[in-house]
Order: sequence, then structure tokens, then C-alpha cells
Amino acid sequence: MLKSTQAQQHLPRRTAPRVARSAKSLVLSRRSSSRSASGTAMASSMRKVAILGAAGGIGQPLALLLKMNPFVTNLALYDIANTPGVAADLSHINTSIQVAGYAGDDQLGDALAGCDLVIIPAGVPRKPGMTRDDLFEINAGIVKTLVTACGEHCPNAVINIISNPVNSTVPIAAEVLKAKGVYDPKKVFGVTTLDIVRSNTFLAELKGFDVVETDVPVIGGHAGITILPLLSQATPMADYTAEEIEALTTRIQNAGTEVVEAKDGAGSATLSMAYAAARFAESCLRGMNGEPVFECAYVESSVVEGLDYFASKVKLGPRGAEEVFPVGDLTPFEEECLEKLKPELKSSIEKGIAFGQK
Ligand SMILES: NC(=O)c1ccc[n+]([C@@H]2O[C@H](COP(=O)([O-])OP(=O)(O)OC[C@H]3O[C@@H](n4cnc5c(N)ncnc54)[C@H](O)[C@@H]3O)[C@@H](O)[C@H]2O)c1
Ligand SMILES: O=C(O)C[C@H](O)C(=O)O
Repeated sequence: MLKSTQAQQHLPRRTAPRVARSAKSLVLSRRSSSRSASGTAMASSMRKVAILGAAGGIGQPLALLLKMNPFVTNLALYDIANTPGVAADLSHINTSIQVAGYAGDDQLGDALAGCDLVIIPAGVPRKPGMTRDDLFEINAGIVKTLVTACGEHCPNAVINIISNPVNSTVPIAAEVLKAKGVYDPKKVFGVTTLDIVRSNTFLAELKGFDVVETDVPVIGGHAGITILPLLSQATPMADYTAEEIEALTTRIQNAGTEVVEAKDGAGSATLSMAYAAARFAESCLRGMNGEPVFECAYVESSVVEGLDYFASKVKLGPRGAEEVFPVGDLTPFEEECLEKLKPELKSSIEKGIAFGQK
């Protein structure tokens, strides 16, 4: 289990250093060069990245963003169907990243072989009226199968899990890898970056901030009240009324549902999620290359007693999540929200563990 370090205990009010990069780092580079888009780091290492669920609503735009990311050298696109077409289409883009499509069970091993990073958006999305937990019945099995294959074909890869319910699918992945004897808690992440992206956007809109300079840590999990934005730790600092804090927190917690309802049966967030997943993937790759990067993510954790998985700020490095930061000082409102989310998050974790061990 990951432990918070001595140094982290002495952190001041903020949970951790500010996320070290901004939306600018995803500006598209026309050549897959050795220069990152922000110009701050070299992207020289060979990196193979696989997307499992690559022909889907998230998978396709995510593949497009990664085809333009200088930290990637090989992109393996896997789905149960339609990946040859997606791969052929993407491969015509004149960046030097090599793209290959894989379809069906018998090609999964080839897709995963030699991967440094595996991103999993495979599974069904919500329709109006559903909770993320309603997806468990279908998505739990899909994640279990795919992570089992990761354990066999790329046991050292970092895994980014997008498939919902993330609060349960991450514990499932951990149990599967434990059973195979290849579990490294530093390398399995639930992607909660969309919660941060949304919080930054909504806060910047409310307060008239430059959105690129806005940073809201979001802790807890990725479903309803388990999503807890820490507005007291946001930058730039601002004064809020109690009503503003409550309204903004509720909007962030319901933002996924806002998109599900707007799409009216045609799925959930795909474009904003692809953006968020590309940002988190790039942060993992930068970390692998030795550049310390800070992101909030859902990981195995000892930050909150009784919750074995929890999202908080982590430091990404060559070995994955090298540090997991404590939540820092909370306001009474945030303390109350944290208490309220514990039973739901605990039950989702336990459900995932039980399924993973079956
Ligand atoms: N973590 C987050 O913040 C976040 C945000 C948005 C969506 N999601 C979740 O991401 C998942 C995917 O959403 P979407 O909109 O891309 O759905 P989608 O239906 O458009 O795409 C899913 C893809 O997964 C593929 N798939 C299904 N079973 C598979 C398997 N066994 N192996 C490989 N591929 C398989 C499907 O063929 C499809 O192409 C959903 O569970 C959704 O709830 C999570
Ligand atoms: O809301 C969903 O079902 C998808 C995703 O988790 C989101 O937050 O947009």
C-alpha cells in the first residue's frame, strides 16, 4: 500500500505542488519531435501506448490526440471490432507515431506486448436515469478480462482505467493483478482528470479567471458525492460565499450527468474525456521520462482511514505514483462532504474487490 511520506506531512495548506503543466502542453506538434509542445521536456524515449476500447466514443478522439503527442512513439488500437478502419484513418496523419489496429480476443496479446502505458475506456456508457454503478454488471467483466491480459502480456505497464464505475473497476484491476503476482500499486490509476478539467473550467467561468492558470484539486472518487473538489485549495485563491461553494460543488459532482442528459441517450462525455485522458497519459509519460508531474488520480491509498482506494494528488515519476499526498487542511464544509462520501466509496471499493477475487 502506498504511504504518504514524512515530507508530505509537512506540506502547508495545499495538498501538493500545483499541477506542473497546463492545457498548453497538449498543443499539437506537427512532427513527433524530441521537443514537448510546452518546450520544457524532451520526449526522446520510445513509448508504446495501447488504447483498449479504441473504436469507441472516447477511444477515437483519444487516439487522435495521442497520434499528435510527441511523448508517444507507437500507438496500439484495440477493440472488439472496427479498429482496422480507425487505425488506417489515423495512420494517414503526418506525424511519425506508428499506429496499428488490433481487433478481437486473439489479437489482444499483440496489442499489449511491449506496452509502457495501457489506457482502458472499454465498456458501456450511461444513459439518462442510470448511475455509474448501474454499469458494473457489464463493465466489471470487461475490465477484468482486459486487465488479466495486461498482467500476462505487459506486466510492467502503467494502467489508466477510464471505464466506469471507476470507484470499483480500479479495485477489480488490482485484485486481478495481485492474483497474477504482478500487482504494483504505483502503476494502476483510475482516471479522474475530467473532474479536475471540469472544476477548472467552471471555477474560471464563475470568477473570471484565466482557465489555463486555474487549478482545483479534486479528491475522493469518481461518482456523484464521492467527487469532492477542494475549492479552499484552488488557485488562484478567491473569496466565496457559502452558496457559491455549495452550488459549484454540486455542479462538479453532477457534471457527468449534465452531459448524459444533454446527449439524451447517445452516451456520456467523450470529447472532454478524451482530452482529460490525453492529459493524464501525457503526465504519466512525462513522469516515466523522469520529469516529476503532479496530478490528482484514484489510486490505492492510505490517505483516508478505511478507504483503500482514494483520489488525491500524486507525484508521477519513472515508477508511476511515487508519492500520494494527503488531503491537506479542509474547511468544515469539505470535512462534512468527506464524511458523507465515505460509506458510498467504501461500498464501491468492496464490491470491486469481491468481483476481482471471484
Ligand atoms: N473516468 C471518467 O471520467 C469517464 C468519463 C467518461 C466516460 N467514462 C466511461 O468510459 C467508458 C467508455 O465510454 P464511451 O463513451 O467511449 O463508450 P462507447 O460505447 O462509445 O465505446 C466503448 C468501446 O468499448 C468497446 N468494448 C466493449 N467491450 C470491449 C472489450 N471487451 N474489449 C475492447 N473493447 C471493448 C466497444 O466496442 C466500444 O468501441 C464508459 O464506461 C463510460 O462510463 C469514464
Ligand atoms: O457520467 C458518466 O457516466 C461518464 C463519466 O464518468 C463522466 O463523469 O462524464
